[in-house]
Amino acid sequence: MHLPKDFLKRMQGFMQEEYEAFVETYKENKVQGLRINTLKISVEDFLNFNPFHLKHIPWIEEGFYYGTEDKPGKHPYHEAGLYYIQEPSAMAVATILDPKPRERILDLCAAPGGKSTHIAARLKHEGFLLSNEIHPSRAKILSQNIERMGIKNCVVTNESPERLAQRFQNFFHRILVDAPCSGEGMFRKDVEACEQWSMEKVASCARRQLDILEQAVKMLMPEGRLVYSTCTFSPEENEGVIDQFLKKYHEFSIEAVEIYHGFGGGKPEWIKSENEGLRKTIRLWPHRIQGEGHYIAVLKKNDGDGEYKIKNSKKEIDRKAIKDYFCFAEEYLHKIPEGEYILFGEQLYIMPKEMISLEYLKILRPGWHLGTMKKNRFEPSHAFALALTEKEAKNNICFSAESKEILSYLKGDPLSVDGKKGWHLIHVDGYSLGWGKLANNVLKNHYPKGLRWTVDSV
Ligand SMILES: C[S@@+](CC[C@H](N)C(=O)[O-])C[C@H]1O[C@@H](n2cnc3c(N)ncnc32)[C@H](O)[C@@H]1O
Repeated sequence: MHLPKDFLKRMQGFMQEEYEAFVETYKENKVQGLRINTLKISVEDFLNFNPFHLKHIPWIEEGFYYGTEDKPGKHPYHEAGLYYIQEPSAMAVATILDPKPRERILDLCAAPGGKSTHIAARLKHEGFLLSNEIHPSRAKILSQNIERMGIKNCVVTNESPERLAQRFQNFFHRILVDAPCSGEGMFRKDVEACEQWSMEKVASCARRQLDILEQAVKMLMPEGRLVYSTCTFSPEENEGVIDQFLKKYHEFSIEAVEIYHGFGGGKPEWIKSENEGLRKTIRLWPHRIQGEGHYIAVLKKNDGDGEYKIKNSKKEIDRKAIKDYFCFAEEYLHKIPEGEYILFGEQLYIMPKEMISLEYLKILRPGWHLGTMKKNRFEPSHAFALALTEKEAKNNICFSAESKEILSYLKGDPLSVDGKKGWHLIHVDGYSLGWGKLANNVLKNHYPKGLRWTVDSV
């Protein structure tokens, strides 16, 4: 691979005796990882029937390297949201953010959703995650990943940090700014980042990163935790941004957190800063660990302008308007889901109770999507299926991952199945995958058209 000459020269200057080991890593293949989605399955249960060649990633309990011969992105378990394919170093970030159930969390630069889906797993459906992405097409992918992973308490927005900051002052317990960056740490994975690299790009990224952090500050509660991360080595975008930030926001300090022993510390000398606290920030190096390059800083807000008072201006839904949904839920579920029901046109959702009203925001997903209120009937959604378990549904049909039926289901074909007329939750080895509607022993396939497997995807 052709690494930019100026980049190499700079890295040599920074790394000195470690430089040789560092450049050697570019001759090696990138490492690949998957993170088990503990919202749907425990690590232990997954390992009991895992079909891949997995090796544990030492800094993350639910993270594993998979073999070069494995194709986890093309397996029914992927479609059932049992894991998320994620670069191993990136898995450290949500662990360090350390979200706790019942907290309000913002992931400000969230697409495609690696860290958001990890945060949601840590929240265990309790509390509230706002996943935001500024670019519309990337926000759609984020929203699909939130759905696939069976997340119920997440709102997906497509907003700028400035507009969000106008609505959520002092609101969040923890905020992640996984900032857009020059991507030096991903050159093995992302050829485009390598081709587009320049010192101008580094400088413009650093300016944008500081702008984004300045908006994040407004949305964080006093005593809240702000985690800043990049996948680049350039000190201007890492220690440099944090140094400038701390000079402006005196109420923030760098927190030291417990980390895996193979990670390194920040380098204040690379930006000629006297702030020794920058050593408490974290650098992940590809020649020291099996993972790509990353930088993580944990910041604590020590005081602030007071706590957010939640003004609940949301309107109660008229339950009569969704009576067909309640008929569906009574007929097909053992227990009707609780929460704040909202209608977005004819789409029915349960919105996380901590979410403020939806006005003036570009929202892609206002919570757990349950389905569509059609004329005199309710049609359940894919997101509804993916967040339900076998125990919650009255009618279940389960196929094994190896069966020809599961392939037919994922391709969208109808299936011959004996059983009761009506809606059935379809599972792969006990984990929900979608809906089917049975009549006269023929299962009409409700696996979404856009997700169906084609001959090429098998
Ligand atoms: C490093 S990526 C995020 C990766 C994501 N956190 C994950 O784990 O999957 C940075 C994201 O920031 C978005 N972004 C770009 N410019 C932005 C801006 N000015 N404000 C906020 N986000 C921005 C990019 O579109 C990109 O999706």
